Amino acid sequence: METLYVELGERSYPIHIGPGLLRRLPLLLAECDIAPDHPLFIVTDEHVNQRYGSDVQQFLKDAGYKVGKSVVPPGDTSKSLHVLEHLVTDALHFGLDRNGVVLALGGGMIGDLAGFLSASYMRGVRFVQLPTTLLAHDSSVGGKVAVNHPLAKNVIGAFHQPVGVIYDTTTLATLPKRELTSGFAEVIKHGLIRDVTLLELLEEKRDQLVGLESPYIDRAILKGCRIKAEVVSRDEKEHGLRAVLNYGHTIGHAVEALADFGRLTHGESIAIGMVGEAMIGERLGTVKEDIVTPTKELLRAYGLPTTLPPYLAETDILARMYHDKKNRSGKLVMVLPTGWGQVDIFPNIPDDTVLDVLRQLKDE
Ligand SMILES: NC(=O)c1ccc[n+]([C@@H]2O[C@H](COP(=O)([O-])OP(=O)(O)OC[C@H]3O[C@@H](n4cnc5c(N)ncnc54)[C@H](O)[C@@H]3O)[C@@H](O)[C@H]2O)c1
Ligand SMILES: O=C(O)C(=O)C[C@@H](O)[C@H](O)[C@H](O)COP(=O)(O)O
Ligand SMILES: [Zn+2]
Repeated sequence: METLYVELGERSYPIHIGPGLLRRLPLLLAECDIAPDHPLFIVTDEHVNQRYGSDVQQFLKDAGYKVGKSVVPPGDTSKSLHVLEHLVTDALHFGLDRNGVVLALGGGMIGDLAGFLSASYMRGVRFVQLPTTLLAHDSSVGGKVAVNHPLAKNVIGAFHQPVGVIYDTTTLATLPKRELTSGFAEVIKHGLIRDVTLLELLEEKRDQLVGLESPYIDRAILKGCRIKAEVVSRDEKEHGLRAVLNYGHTIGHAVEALADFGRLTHGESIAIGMVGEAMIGERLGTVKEDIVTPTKELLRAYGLPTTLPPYLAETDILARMYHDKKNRSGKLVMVLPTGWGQVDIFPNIPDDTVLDVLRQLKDE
């Protein structure tokens, strides 16, 4: 097991990464000051529950914990106020009080939803992230928790850090191929924003990485989590630097919302977004070298899309981009490349450049 830390003073927490950690959950929870006198409320989705729900519940019961569970339908449409209300009902019936702890067992959808439940339930209870997707190497770290609004991603949310992340990498073996592919988009993002050595690993060891071969996949996950932990430790509430983690997301979130939170996965949407934002960077001169070609090549090598689906209109995408949380004073703010493995934050992005790029992104 490898352990990294998100350093946030009294809210610092460990990220444990390794195989078989769900079996060791009671011990790892105890290390986070969660003893059996704290009731545990598991939130998971139907797919994850089918595979891991009963085992996790049993390990915890055997260790003397009182355990409740609520299971939601899979997919981003469950990241909603409607489903949140159901969870609150279940938590109340279970008797979850402020001494209790929410366990988010699943991918990023569950992490965000259960995290927002724990941020808002009785004005805040503790929660632990138990990620089960590759993408969740990103979503489980950093305390951005939220549900979606039909018009925009993650607009109803909070910053609420977990007290621990326990990432059992054995769970990745049961991920459907499309979801594994989707997760690589955020791994690639971490390379593109901050780490040329991660980009080299991704380029050179593709077959081993998609085959989930240890130690390559472990190294990629560790590098991604380390970048995330470092950025979050320096700028927890996105006053500046943290926005770099949002590379590809201005276009990506607009596309994801317009595709009804499901026709495209989060990873697929931000893959398209990273190509579009690289193109905008080249047009605006934030980067001198050709970033678009190697970005596309890398994303395609992992089976990710690099063009817009024909059913999305450029003008609709631009309109949705105006709901993005990075914007200031009614102007688009975007994260754009400044080199291979480097990005920066740029204000006042002109609409005509965005529309031109979106048109090109569709035609290619
Ligand atoms: N908070 C953050 O910082 C952050 C970062 C990135 C993404 N996100 C959010 O994360 C969400 C996407 O997360 P995701 O890609 O993990 O999707 P997801 O949680 O919807 O999981 C994808 C699919 O895989 C299934 N699944 C999960 N684990 C499995 C396993 N081990 N075996 C078999 N099936 C499994 C799920 O049931 C689901 O059908 C989006 O809502 C996105 O906005 C948040
Ligand atoms: O943690 C962050 O900060 C990120 O931007 C990570 C993103 O991968 C993630 O999708 C996040 O949920 C997006 O945040 P949002 O503020 O754009 O909703
Ligand atoms: Zn993301």
